[in-house]
Amino acid sequence: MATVTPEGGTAVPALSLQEITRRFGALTAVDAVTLDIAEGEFFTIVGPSGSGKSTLVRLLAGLEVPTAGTLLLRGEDITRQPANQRPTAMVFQSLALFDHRSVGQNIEFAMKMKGVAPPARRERALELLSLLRLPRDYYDRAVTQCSGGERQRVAMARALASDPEILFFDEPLSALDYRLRKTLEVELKELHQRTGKTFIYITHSLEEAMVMSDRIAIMQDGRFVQVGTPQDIYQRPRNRFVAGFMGEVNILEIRGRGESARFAGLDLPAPEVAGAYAVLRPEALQAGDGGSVRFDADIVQRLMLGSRTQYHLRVGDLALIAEIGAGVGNLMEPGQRTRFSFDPDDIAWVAE
Ligand SMILES: Nc1ncnc2c1ncn2[C@@H]1O[C@H](COP(=O)(O)OP(=O)(O)OP(=O)(O)O)[C@@H](O)[C@H]1O
Repeated sequence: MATVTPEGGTAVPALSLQEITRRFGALTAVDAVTLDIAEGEFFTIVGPSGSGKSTLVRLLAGLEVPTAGTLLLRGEDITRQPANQRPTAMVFQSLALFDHRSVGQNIEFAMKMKGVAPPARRERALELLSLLRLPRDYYDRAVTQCSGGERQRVAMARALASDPEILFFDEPLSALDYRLRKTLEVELKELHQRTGKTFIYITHSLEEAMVMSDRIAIMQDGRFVQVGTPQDIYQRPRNRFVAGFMGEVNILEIRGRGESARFAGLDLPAPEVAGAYAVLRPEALQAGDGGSVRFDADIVQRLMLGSRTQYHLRVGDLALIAEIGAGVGNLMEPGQRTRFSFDPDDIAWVAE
């Protein structure tokens, strides 16, 4: 199956999922998922626990066989091909390194299985150490003497050692602390750029997905609710579920559809869709009269987030969150009644 590229040519997708389904008894864990993933794309599947992400990625990696549907790798049917015969590799959350072996031996494992000669294996392992920004002398180090972040880099080097066409990542950073996770997110994005390979990544964190991905799929109950670029998803969430996944956003139930909608006693422009929810990101709320929809709010709480300050507001019986960049205006005090405003263009209307 070919898709048209932006240059007007055609390209065979790296991976093409056609109605991929996996049932466990009465439960449909993955429900007829259809999608093309382009060569060299960083594609992330995001969803809450139990939405079917792990099952889907296991199906794509060949660790599980679909109940129905077809999987094509560069146009070739691999639906029933076992994992070890596919040109793919997987990095897991539980690192699955051999603890009694050195870093070098771990990285070389797949090459050894393929019968690559020791000097060539060593050379490639050293190359991979530098690609993953680990010192060369780590080659002889025991993996038990590596930190969590270093072990994760060794696991990535080991996955890359077999020179796979596609790399799958099953929540590889979720066991690491916040700062290390942030560092490795950037490193993974750079690794993707340096290798040019197709990365398929799963996580329950939309924030993590936003940093790294070319495209994101939001998964709920075995289906993709929305597939798009990080910007599409952030600016135009398709429904409340997706909007709620973006972390702290304001989701306002708008009473009265049709010609105009009411918000805290104010007229808003009519919703673009036949839906009844307006999603407003915290940074869309400004202190002062800058936006055309204006209201007075009581400041309930102020949280310093570093680059921005978050205010918890109350407008009648509505609770709202506003975020103002550090250095923009003066700090406002809890207990103060303050004028806020926003632009109707910043509303994303969602149904359901
Ligand atoms: N081998 C299995 N047998 C029966 N049910 C299964 C099996 N594997 C997964 N499931 C069920 O399929 C559904 C999807 O599970 P899956 O692990 O794919 O979700 P997930 O989104 O990866 O969740 P998490 O983020 O918690 O790992 C769940 O309801 C789970 O209980």
